Amino acid sequence: MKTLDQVPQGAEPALVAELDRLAGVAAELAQRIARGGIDENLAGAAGTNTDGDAQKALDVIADEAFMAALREGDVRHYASEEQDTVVTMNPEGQFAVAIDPLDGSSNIDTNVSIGTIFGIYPAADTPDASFLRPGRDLLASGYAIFGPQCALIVTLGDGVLKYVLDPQSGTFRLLGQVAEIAPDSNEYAINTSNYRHWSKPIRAYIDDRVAGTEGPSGADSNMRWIASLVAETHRILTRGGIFLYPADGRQGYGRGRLRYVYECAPIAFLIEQAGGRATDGQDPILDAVPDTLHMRTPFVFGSSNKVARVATYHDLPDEETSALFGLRGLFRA
Ligand SMILES: O=P(O)(O)OC[C@H]1O[C@](O)(COP(=O)(O)O)[C@@H](O)[C@@H]1O
Ligand SMILES: [Mg+2]
Ligand SMILES: [Mg+2]
Repeated sequence: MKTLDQVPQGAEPALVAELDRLAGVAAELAQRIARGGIDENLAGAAGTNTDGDAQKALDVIADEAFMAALREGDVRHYASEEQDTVVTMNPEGQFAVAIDPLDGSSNIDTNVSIGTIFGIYPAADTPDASFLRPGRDLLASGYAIFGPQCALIVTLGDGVLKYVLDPQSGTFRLLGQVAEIAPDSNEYAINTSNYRHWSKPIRAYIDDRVAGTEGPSGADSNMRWIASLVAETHRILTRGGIFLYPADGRQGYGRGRLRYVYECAPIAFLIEQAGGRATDGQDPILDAVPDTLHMRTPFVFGSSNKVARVATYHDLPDEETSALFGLRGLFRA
């Protein structure tokens, strides 16, 4: 071990070795990001990925850095947002790594938190079998967040651990277990500029949150939208809340924006390990089976009671989701 100062208790050494490799790249990226604009323009255009997203220089730099480091290890299959298809590395490797090398790319040049999301599965015989499976099969998942401080949040299926990068030594110091996410919170995160494109249940849910003490929830709310999934996850792990990226009516958004294999499943695994809930609006994300590598899914996660409440809006009769909040015969939150 080079970069993590302590091994998670009871963890399998081979798995910890891969976590350490990921941590090593995250520590290097943190340094490079901190010098952004001095030596290189990390936000410069660098092409288009398979999903049609414009790639920034840092998307490509991060992908290449993780690929190079993981090639040295026990990884058979590598699935990245930035690669059209699965990359086969060590044919004998026992792990399959799914990765969003750089999450929140629209924030690279705004000095707002960005990150890396990863999930580690036991490798299967074929690339498809390694990744087109329920998130519940994950052995480990986590993210690095590059913000005012660089932190690494990891689960190996037994609670969630928090490491913070010590910039002096370049090692991640274990701070301990992350506390359980509060089941209730008054903060929600959603990109409300898409309001007119949402389904009726999502509109009704947000209408009721906006109505505050004058609506059926009987409580005022606060809203946040950072446009970095890692940063929203970090806030929710720290103080609770709910995140929604639902399906909407825009072209290409019929299943929302976020990708199952390397964004939603790893985050959902972490969130459940921290006592929260993660769904597609109705059903648990971790039980879904993706049919393609870059499949999108609607994604709702965070404080368990709040996430459960969103599902109930999908069961309301049409008249209720069409009604103004004052007319909705809803339960109080
Ligand atoms: O710009 P929008 O539509 O609000 O989307 C923001 C979402 O897109 C993302 O940036 C997508 O991730 P990438 O940057 O890895 O493509 C999420 O981090 C974030 O939650
Ligand atoms: Mg992303
Ligand atoms: Mg990305």
